[in-house]
Amino acid sequence: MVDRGLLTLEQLKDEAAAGRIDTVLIVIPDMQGRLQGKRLSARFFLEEVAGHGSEGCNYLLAVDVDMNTVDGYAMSSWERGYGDFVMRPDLSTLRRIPWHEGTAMVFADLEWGAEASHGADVVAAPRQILRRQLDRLAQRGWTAYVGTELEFIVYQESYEEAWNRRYQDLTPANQYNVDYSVLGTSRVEPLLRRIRNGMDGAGMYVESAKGECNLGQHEIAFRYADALTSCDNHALYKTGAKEIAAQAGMSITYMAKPNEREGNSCHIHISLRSDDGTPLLAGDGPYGLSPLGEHFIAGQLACIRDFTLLYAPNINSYKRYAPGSFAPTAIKWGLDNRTCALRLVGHGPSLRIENRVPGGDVNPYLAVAALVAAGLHGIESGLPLEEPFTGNAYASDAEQVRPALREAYEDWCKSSLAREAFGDEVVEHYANNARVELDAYDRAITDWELFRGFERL
Ligand SMILES: NC(=O)CC[C@H](N)C(=O)O
Repeated sequence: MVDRGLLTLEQLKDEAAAGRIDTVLIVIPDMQGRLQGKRLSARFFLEEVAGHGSEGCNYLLAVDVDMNTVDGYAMSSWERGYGDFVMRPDLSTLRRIPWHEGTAMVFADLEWGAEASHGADVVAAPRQILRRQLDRLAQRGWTAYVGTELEFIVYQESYEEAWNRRYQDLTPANQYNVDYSVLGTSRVEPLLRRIRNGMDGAGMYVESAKGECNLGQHEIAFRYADALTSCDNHALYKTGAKEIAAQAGMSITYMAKPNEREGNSCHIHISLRSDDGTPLLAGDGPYGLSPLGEHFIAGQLACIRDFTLLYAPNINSYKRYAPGSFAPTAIKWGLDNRTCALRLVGHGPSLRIENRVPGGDVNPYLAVAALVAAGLHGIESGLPLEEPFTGNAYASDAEQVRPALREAYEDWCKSSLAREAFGDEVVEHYANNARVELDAYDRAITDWELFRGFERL
């Protein structure tokens, strides 16, 4: 069998005994979908952590992107003493990390460690939020299959150089549009190949890579998998690609809209299967859909505004939704129509719905949890499906994708659908996250304001 990078505990023991692995990263995805955690010695991991877990400060789910402690979180605060939670390794995710010497990695689930609530799930943790929605599917004997498609832009400068230049005047890895260009992508191939092969060696199934429209923009595609595996892979790939770029003295951004050209998307494909592998969205109805498939898509449309905060979590996410940019503006579904927010693709067993709203800055665990909750809402309510949109949805008078984080935040706060699907604690937690971001933005004086006003106003 080909070694795809995943490791059993036994294999890790052998690798550690032979001196080939000496370090194990234990990681959790945070509110932004970033990996946070610790580097453990392989010995300590094998002797203690694999069986008992490791601790991390519970502020990891209550800080802003800059790791500032901020107010407003019920589960974590100065008043509560910023104690620990337990990172419980999910050993099915144990794998090699080939771009770091002698290193393996394992994802962890979060539990409370304090006596009173020992072993209870940390319900606001992204991996736990997704697991809860997947459990709702499992109760029906269903599994969600997901593929995420991340675009990114490569720059010749290192991250440090980019920071020192305040992200101005950077050199994109391509100086012209390299969408599908073999010549253009060949110029960046030394880096892209390292990333693809690195991910393959970490147990992921790389399908392909292609150039995109913005200068230096590329996309690497991975094979779909069950929802949790795809989200773990997404989080690992995103961190790993940045690490490999940094090793090459370059930088990569997944920001939704790093400049005024095309943004970075993260289209998410989703389908359902029953326990015996039968595809559930496909059927003999119109457009190759089953009645369940119709309800599933109707649920996506019905919930898109309520759940936009989980698809587009940052101030910058909303700048992507520009007409004619291949990022959606119209809340419509269509048959292989890239101008709509939802695009039906594939046939028979491969039939799936693509949500084009998320950008490269999305937290995949939260977005996929939202897709599942939206589909279940459509199914449980038996929602009828409107006709697919044909033509140019940019030119339609359809309901529009939310224009800014504030509107998405307001929709989220007042959404009874969100409270039913995720519970009050999760709704409050991510509302606070959005509030913190909005407040920080409102305080910031931007370059745009200075250039507009310093001399001329
Ligand atoms: N491949 C594409 O369809 C381009 C997507 C576009 N870059 C976006 O931000 O949505």
